[in-house]
Amino acid sequence: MSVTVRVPAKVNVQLAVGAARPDGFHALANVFLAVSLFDEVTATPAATLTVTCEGPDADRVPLDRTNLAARAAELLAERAGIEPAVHLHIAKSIPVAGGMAGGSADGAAALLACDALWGLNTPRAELLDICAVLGSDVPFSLVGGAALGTGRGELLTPVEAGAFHWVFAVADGGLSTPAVFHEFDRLTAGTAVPEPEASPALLAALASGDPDALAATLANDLQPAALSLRPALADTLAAGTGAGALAALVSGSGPTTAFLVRDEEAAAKVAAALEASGTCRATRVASGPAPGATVLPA
Ligand SMILES: C[C@](O)(CO)[C@H](O)COP(=O)(O)OP(=O)(O)OC[C@H]1O[C@@H](n2ccc(N)nc2=O)[C@H](O)[C@@H]1O
Ligand SMILES: Nc1ncnc2c1ncn2[C@@H]1O[C@H](COP(=O)(O)OP(=O)(O)OP(=O)(O)O)[C@@H](O)[C@H]1O
Repeated sequence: MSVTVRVPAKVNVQLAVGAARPDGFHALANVFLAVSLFDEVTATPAATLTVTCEGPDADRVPLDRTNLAARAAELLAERAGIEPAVHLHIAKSIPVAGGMAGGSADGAAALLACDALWGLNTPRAELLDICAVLGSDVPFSLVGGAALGTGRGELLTPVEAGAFHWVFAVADGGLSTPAVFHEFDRLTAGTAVPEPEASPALLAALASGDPDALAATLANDLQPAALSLRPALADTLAAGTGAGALAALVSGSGPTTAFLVRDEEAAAKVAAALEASGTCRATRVASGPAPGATVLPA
């Protein structure tokens, strides 16, 4: 018997970043939108905890205990007082180290898959606590849809969202999330960093489903830091807006870039132009909100 869980990537439609806290994390007002790029994690009984991964970027995914899927299985087993006797197979479609919470997604998916495989029926609130231990983005991967994350991003309040179409441009290589936050600190040193707050105009635009309104309010405070570490991303952003995207921004800590488009037709046009521009490695078309981690029927 095995259990497979499907889990979405995310884009941050607003990422407001405050000053570094004493614990090193930054206070955030993080408006997450889950989008229809999915990883699948399959949990199968095994003698010991093992991880395998397939997909175009599989060689960049660690297969040891640092994999967030493995850590999720260990934490859940420890809590239940059992051995993590499971094989986890990751079918990876979400860009690796791309700012789309791919590792976080696998952590949330493995947690849900092991909970079902081991028949634990762990209460949702406890699963969310384990997610928060795994990483700031992990609770949202479990929940999906659209949500405001406060604290370091782990404290979630669901928000309303209409349907939106996106194109994502995958960059060569990844960006380290801590390195991007450090660059944010360097760029903002000596300035008063305001308390992060969700924008009422952005939340209204998200709820309305109006892509023009959302395009006017998208904001990512990590974008200058990501561009500072990877200046060529400016060319990708310009190529997408030049091709008719309503708005362009870096996804989370990058280096994936996200392009909001009016409809599927515009998505195909912008994706083709981005591919022809030579400013990215590949493109992906998706829409959101997408559901959070879900057990697939056997
Ligand atoms: C950039 C985002 O993806 C936006 O959703 C997240 O804030 C990052 O979430 P994540 O990858 O789950 O991050 P974590 O695994 O919790 O933290 C990794 C590292 O990112 C930095 N970090 C992360 C979250 C946060 N609120 N402040 C931070 O400064 C810290 O250096 C931390 O050591
Ligand atoms: N299951 C996993 N899939 C991908 N990377 C993983 C996984 N588990 C651990 N990692 C490690 O985490 C690093 C960041 O990968 P990930 O794909 O989660 O980045 P990200 O999408 O930028 O994250 P975020 O958007 O949450 O900041 C990788 O370089 C890899 O070393």
